[in-house]
Amino acid sequence: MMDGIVIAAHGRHYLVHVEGERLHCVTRGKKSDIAVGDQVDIKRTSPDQGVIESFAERKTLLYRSDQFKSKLLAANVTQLFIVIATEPGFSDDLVSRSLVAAEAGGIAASLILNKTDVADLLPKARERVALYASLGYPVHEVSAKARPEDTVALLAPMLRDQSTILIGQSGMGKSSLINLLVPDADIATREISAALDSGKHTTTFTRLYQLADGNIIDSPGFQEFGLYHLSEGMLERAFREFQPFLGHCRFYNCHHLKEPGCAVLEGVHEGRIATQRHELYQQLVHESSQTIGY
Ligand SMILES: Nc1nc2c(ncn2[C@@H]2O[C@H](COP(=O)(O)OP(=O)(O)OP(=O)(O)O)[C@@H](O)[C@H]2O)c(=O)[nH]1
Ligand SMILES: [Zn+2]
Repeated sequence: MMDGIVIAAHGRHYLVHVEGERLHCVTRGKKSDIAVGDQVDIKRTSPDQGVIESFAERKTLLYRSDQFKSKLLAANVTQLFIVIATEPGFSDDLVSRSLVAAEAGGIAASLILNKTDVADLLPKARERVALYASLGYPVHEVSAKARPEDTVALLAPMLRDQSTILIGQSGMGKSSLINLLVPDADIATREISAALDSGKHTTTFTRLYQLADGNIIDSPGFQEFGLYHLSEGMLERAFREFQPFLGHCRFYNCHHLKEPGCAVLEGVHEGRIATQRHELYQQLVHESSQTIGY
């Protein structure tokens, strides 16, 4: 048996980094409950192949879900960087959903505002990120293209001894940032695609890059971040700014939707909770009631 870490996943195929080598691994049976970042026990079955026998208890698990099933994003992540930019415009819905997923998973979250060199759009972007900063999420301004050295100087120390996942909509500059932070990232990516995708390069994978002292996980850009798996109780706690109001509603089992005497709704009314955040909460409560089969 050998210890390894899963560096890429594609269906039931996994690439596992084991003792300086990369093995193409499968799980036993039909199970596909292994995620990038998992620490696994491997049994080698050929020079470059193996079987995953078991995985270690996870410190954290990040996932998203739709009505029918959940999809593992990554295991053992310690921090989430949400990459946004001055242009193209970013989605508040996706930012907040990512923050909720991080809160629910016990993962620290920060926003990375890229393309600050696009000066005419910077004030507007700053205005929009102010909401998240006011909730206590760190916001870091960078320019991967115009100020690469400054960007590395700022971000590299934050990666030390962390397992950091970057997520972002397409076009925000996530790949540019990864290429700055991970030497030879593009070569590693090509090798991973070749190993897992028979060289077709058609699929985008979640993949993990090992740094000297930490990991970076790149997730494919996605347009939707379903959180159907989160219960109402998890949701109310995942919205940080609800905290001071929880326990002060007239009804102990208040859903904070339209109940009389709801302290959270009062908070929205007084402007202490942003309307867009409460609207997302409502939407997520709705999603959580729509699950089928789990
Ligand atoms: N002006 C400016 N452009 C940037 C910066 N960083 C990246 N870009 C550009 O933004 C575009 C998207 O960058 P990528 O790094 O490919 O973005 P991505 O988020 O990985 O996008 P996908 O590959 O579509 O997932 C490219 O044309 C980059 O050259 C920046 O700091 N400033
Ligand atoms: Zn309430």
